[in-house]
Formats: sequence, structure tokens, C-alpha cells
Amino acid sequence: MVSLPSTVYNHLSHGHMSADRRPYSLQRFASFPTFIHEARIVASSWRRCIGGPQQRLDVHVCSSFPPGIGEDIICTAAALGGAYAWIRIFDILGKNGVLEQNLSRKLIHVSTGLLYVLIWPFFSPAPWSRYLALSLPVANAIRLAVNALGFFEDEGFVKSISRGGTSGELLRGPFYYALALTCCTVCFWRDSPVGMTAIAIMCAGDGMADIVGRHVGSAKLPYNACKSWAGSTSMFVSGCVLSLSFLKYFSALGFYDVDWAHAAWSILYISLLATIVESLPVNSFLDDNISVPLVSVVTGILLFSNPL
Ligand SMILES: Nc1ccn([C@@H]2O[C@H](COP(=O)(O)OP(=O)(O)OP(=O)(O)O)[C@@H](O)[C@H]2O)c(=O)n1
Ligand SMILES: C/C(=C\CO)CCC[C@H](C)CCC[C@H](C)CCCC(C)C
Repeated sequence: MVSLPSTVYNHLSHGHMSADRRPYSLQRFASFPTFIHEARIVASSWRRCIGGPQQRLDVHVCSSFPPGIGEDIICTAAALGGAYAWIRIFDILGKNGVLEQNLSRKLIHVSTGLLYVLIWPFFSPAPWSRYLALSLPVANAIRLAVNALGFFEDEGFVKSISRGGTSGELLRGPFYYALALTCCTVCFWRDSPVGMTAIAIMCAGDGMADIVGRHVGSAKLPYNACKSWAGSTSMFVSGCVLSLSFLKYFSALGFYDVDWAHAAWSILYISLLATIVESLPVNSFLDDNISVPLVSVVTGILLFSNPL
């Protein structure tokens, strides 16, 4: 786990919240917006349905201990099922001709990482929750490998994820994508903005560059005829917007405090650098799903832990 001296943000350890007398599991939800509050209530009632008798939930809510591993396992299982269903929806849309294959692949690229980070707050504060959460990208990496190596072939899955419809491709871009999510979860989880910023730029930034660039990217970059001003501009803007939204989401939930002026400048720099790296003509030997998160993490570590 990478621990950073923090000036741009302060990680709120649970010890800092001791003035709050509410149950431990609810303290970090001190001032979050109504929609998140409602999501939490929905999640609680859902857990109540699946997790057994009402009494079991009451024990967790009234206890001053972190919620049990059972709740985290249910959360993980629901997310694994959700991830499977999400990709299946794109498969069905592709089969029915509603979505063109490349657009479907890029929408999966944008949405799965985004949804993955959005569900992090549903995991408990227990130390094991990060490892249960990372079972999502790991399970999907295994699914990619199993398909790519020919042990099992899920044609719909291969078609919705790959560029040209061949299973061998799964071990490149999509596999690196799952690997990047895994590394950001292990190293940063929700305790620091570094990992989630890298995920935001890889998912929204790189994904939108392709979607916008392919449709309106006629003006090409002077040093790379495959990339366009429109693609790179949308990568920069969507990377900034999603990173700031993640920071707002996690700070509203009390995971850390943010100095917004520093954070905004840091995100502008990180997003700009990642956009420049993505635009370089190095695609043939360096995949964007490696270079973009890597440069975002390195810059994030430097900027989020030092005043600008
Ligand atoms: N800055 C960018 C990035 C991408 N594109 C557009 O998106 C297409 C795909 O770009 P990219 O994702 O880099 O290509 P691949 O590496 O082939 O695809 P992927 O990484 O998704 O496998 C480019 O041909 C281009 O039309 C663009 O205009 N400007
Ligand atoms: C097409 C992709 C990359 C190419 O640039 C994206 C591949 C996506 C992975 C196979 C699936 C990743 C799933 C997430 C780890 C979990 C999402 C959970 C959420 C609840 C939907």
C-alpha cells in the first residue's frame, strides 16, 4: 500500500471522527448528498433481503465494530454479477445492431472503471474490503485470459471487448485495463485521490478520446496523424471532469478532505500530461491502458503530496 504525506488532501482516519457518537459504520456518511444517502438505504435493505434475518443487520448497525465480512462478500458477489450483466447488455445491444462494435467496446471501457470506483463506498471500512473489491478486476482478468487462451470461448464477451473480434486481443488492452484497476486498488484504494484519478483518466479520458476523435477528429495532431485535436481535447476535459467528480464523491462521503484549489490544479496537470502521453505515436509498443494510468499515478503521487 502506498502511503503519501498529504497536503492536497487529508485522509480521514476513523480515529479523527471519534467525536461522532454514531455507529462506526455510519460515521463516514456524515454529510453526503441525499442521492448517496438513498443509495445506502437501498443497499442496506438489499443486504437485509439477501443477508438473512433483520436481526443480523440490526446487530451491524447498532454495533460499534466494523460490519462483518459477510456484508462485504455479498457486496462483492452483487458487483461480480453486475459486471457480468453490464457486459452482457453491451453484447446484446451489439448483436441487435443497436451499437457498433467499437462504440460498444469503448462504452465498456468508459463505464466499467467508472462504476467500479462508484461502488467502493459500499464496502465496509474493514481492512479486507480492498481485497474483496479487487477480486472484481482480478476475476475479469482471469475471464479475459481464459477466453484468450482458448480454455473457454464466450463469443459475445470476446466480440464486445475486442477491437477486431479475435480472442487473442483480450490479453492486450482489456487485460492491461483490468491490471491497472487492480494496481490502483491495491496501492491506493479509496484512501487517496491518486488511484481514482488515474482510473478516471484511463476510463473517461482515453475512452472519450476515441469516441469523439473517431467522429469529429478530422484535424489531426502535427506529430501523430492517427490522433486528433478533438480526441485529445475531449480526453483532457473528460479526464478532469471525472477526476474532480470522484474527489467530490469521496470527500462528500468523508473518506478524505480536499483542498480544492490544489486538487484542481493537480488534476489539470495530471490530465494534461496523460493526454500528451496518449497522443504520442508509441501505440505500437506501449498500450494506452499502461501508459495513461502509469503517468497519472506517478504525477499524482508527486502533485497530491506536494504543494504546487
Ligand atoms: N487523442 C486521440 C485518440 C484517439 N483518437 C481516435 O480514436 C482512434 C483510436 O485511437 P486509440 O484508442 O489510440 O487506438 P487503438 O490503440 O487502436 O485502440 P485501443 O487503445 O482502444 O485498443 C484513432 O484512430 C482516432 O481516430 C483521436 O482522434 N485522438
Ligand atoms: C474494453 C476494455 C478495455 C480496452 O481498452 C474494458 C475491459 C473491461 C473488463 C473486461 C471488465 C472490467 C470489470 C470491472 C473490473 C468491474 C466493473 C464492476 C461494475 C459494477 C460494473
